[in-house]
Amino acid sequence: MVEQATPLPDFAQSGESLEQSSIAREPIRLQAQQLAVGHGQRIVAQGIDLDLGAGQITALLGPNGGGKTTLFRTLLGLLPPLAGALLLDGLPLAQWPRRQLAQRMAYVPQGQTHVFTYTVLDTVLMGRAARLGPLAQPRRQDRDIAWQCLVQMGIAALAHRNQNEISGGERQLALIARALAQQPSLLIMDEPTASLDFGNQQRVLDQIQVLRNAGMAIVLSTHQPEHALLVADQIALLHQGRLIGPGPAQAIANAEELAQIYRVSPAQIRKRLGWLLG
Ligand SMILES: Nc1ncnc2c1ncn2[C@@H]1O[C@H](COP(=O)(O)OP(=O)(O)OP(=O)(O)O)[C@@H](O)[C@H]1O
Repeated sequence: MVEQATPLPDFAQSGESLEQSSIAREPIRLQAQQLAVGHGQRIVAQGIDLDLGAGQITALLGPNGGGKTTLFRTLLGLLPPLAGALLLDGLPLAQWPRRQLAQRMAYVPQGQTHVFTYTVLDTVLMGRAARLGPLAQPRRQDRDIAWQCLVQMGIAALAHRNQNEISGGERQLALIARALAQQPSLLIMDEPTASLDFGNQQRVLDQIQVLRNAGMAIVLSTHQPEHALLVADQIALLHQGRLIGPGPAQAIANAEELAQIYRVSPAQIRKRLGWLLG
């Protein structure tokens, strides 16, 4: 059966985009000082220094199991630091109320399915929870913002579909829309382009730059160094328990370093990425 087009609310048809919308982003600064991250007593990476601020895209590269997700979950306050300091706007992260953290930072996790069956629109509306009172229902404005985020990610037609009955790539776009609906100042994205087709990869990379230009701080991980080289203002490599960088993209992600972390030759890196390596 051919699917019926989903009717859009008026504003969605107006073509207004997120950066033109009323979404306000306060400046933000997240600093890690000699941070150690890990699980239980097991340290995955240590000695990490980071200074993440508004209007900046930071890309994190590293091999499978290198600790990228562990670092992200620590930066978000979901895992406790095992050593060092983590400061949000100068105040230890642990001292921030959970709700205020959710208003400042949003997370796009690696693609996941859920036990509960929500529509795509309801999933995106959940991003508004941090902005509502404890028992408050979403208001018209919250629905408008959720729709706007769906339009921005090009998935408004999926709004009423069950999020467990859409493709992995579509679900990935829905997770990004949910994070945008949170109106964060800092957006942490764990492999945001994984499982997306070429066009959607490009659209997500474009959106990331639009958000950066609108003043958001963005940190993303990727297994595609070319994506980092295309959009990042700074790159960091997480390898063997240490963070190299962040620093200027082409200085950090050079053929020799990339060859080491991915266990290939510099010539293989140059063959694939030469035009981007500078
Ligand atoms: N919940 C957990 N409990 C204990 N160890 C974990 C847990 N999650 C991950 N690890 C371990 O921590 C290390 C880092 O894993 P992490 O998921 O942070 O790596 P990653 O760089 O995000 O990997 P990938 O690129 O494959 O997604 C790995 O050795 C992994 O086995």
